[in-house]
Amino acid sequence: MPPSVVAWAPGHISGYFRRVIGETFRDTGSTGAGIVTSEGVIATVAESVETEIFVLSDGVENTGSPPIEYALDRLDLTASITTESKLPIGSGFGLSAASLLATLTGLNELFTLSMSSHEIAILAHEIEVQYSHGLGDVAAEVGGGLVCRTGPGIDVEVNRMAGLDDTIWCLCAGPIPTDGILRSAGMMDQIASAYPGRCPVDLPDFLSLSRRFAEASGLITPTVREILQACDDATVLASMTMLGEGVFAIGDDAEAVLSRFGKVYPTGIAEAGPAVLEVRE
Ligand SMILES: Nc1ncnc2c1ncn2[C@@H]1O[C@H](COP(=O)(O)OP(=O)(O)O)[C@@H](O)[C@H]1O
Ligand SMILES: CC(C)(COP(=O)(O)O)[C@@H](O)C(=O)O
Repeated sequence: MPPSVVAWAPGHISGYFRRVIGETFRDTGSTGAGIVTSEGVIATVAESVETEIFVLSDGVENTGSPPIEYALDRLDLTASITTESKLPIGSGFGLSAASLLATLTGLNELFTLSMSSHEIAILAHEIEVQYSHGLGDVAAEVGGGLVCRTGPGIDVEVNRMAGLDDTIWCLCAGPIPTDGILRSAGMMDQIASAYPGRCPVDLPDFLSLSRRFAEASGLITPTVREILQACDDATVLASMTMLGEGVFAIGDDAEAVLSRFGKVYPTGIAEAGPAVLEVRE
C-alpha cells in the first residue's frame, strides 16, 4: 500500500434546481443546471489507525467532517484525510460533494477497493442526500462542463456542454447552510415554482435562466440584491450561487464590479470529473 494518495474533484455552482423526492436515495435528488468548476477539492488520504480529518478551505483550517467520517464508517476504514480548497465552504460551490468524491477516489486507490467511479458516485450521492448537503452536485461533478441534469440521482441523462474557456467570477458574502433551506417546506415550494423548466442553450442563456430563477425563488438576500444591481448597472451577466450568499458572473467587467464588494474567486469550467493526481510511494 502506498503511504498516501492525492485525489481531486471539481466543484459545482448550481444556477437553478428543483428537488425530486423518489422512493430511495437513488432516484432522489434534483434536476437543474450548473457549472462544474475547475476549482474544487484536493484530498490527501493516508493510512491511520484512527480517523483524523483536516479541512483547509479558503485559508481557514478546521478539523472533522461528518459526511467524510460517515463515508469511512461505511467502508469500514480509518484514515488520515486532508481536504484543501481555495473556495469557501457553504457558499454554493458544491464542496461537500467534491470533498466526498475526492476522498473516496483517493481511498479507492490507497486501499485498492476496486470501486468503479459509478460506485463511488452512488455512495457520495447517498451521503449528500442523507445529510441534506446537496441534491445534484455529485451528478454534476462526475464530469465537466456546463451541466443540465434532466432527472434526479446519478443514473439519469446529464447534458454537458464542453470546451467552454470562460472565467466564472464569484463573490461570497457569506454561507447559507444548505440543509436549512432543504428542510424548509415553504422555501422549497417557492423554489419549485421558480424552476425554469428547460436546459440552457449556452453560457449567457444559463446566466439568464439562473437569474430568473433566483428572482422568483425568494432566496435573494439584501446583500446579494445590492451586488446583482451593481452587475445590472454595468451590464454584467450575473446570478446568485445556489446555495450560498454569493454571486457568480461572466464577462470582461465582472471582476471589477464584484471586487467592489469583497474578495473575488475566479474559476474556470472543468473539463472532467474526479481523478487521482498522485500516488506517493
Ligand atoms: N472541503 C470540505 N472538506 C471536508 N468536508 C467538507 C468540505 N466542504 C463541505 N464539507 C462538509 O459538508 C458540510 C456541508 O457543506 P455545505 O454547506 O453543503 O457546503 P457546500 O455548499 O460547499 O457544498 C460541511 O459542514 C462539512 O462538514
Ligand atoms: C443547490 C443544491 C441543492 C445545493 O448546493 P450546495 O449548497 O452547493 O451544496 C445542489 O445540490 C443542487 O441540487 O443543485
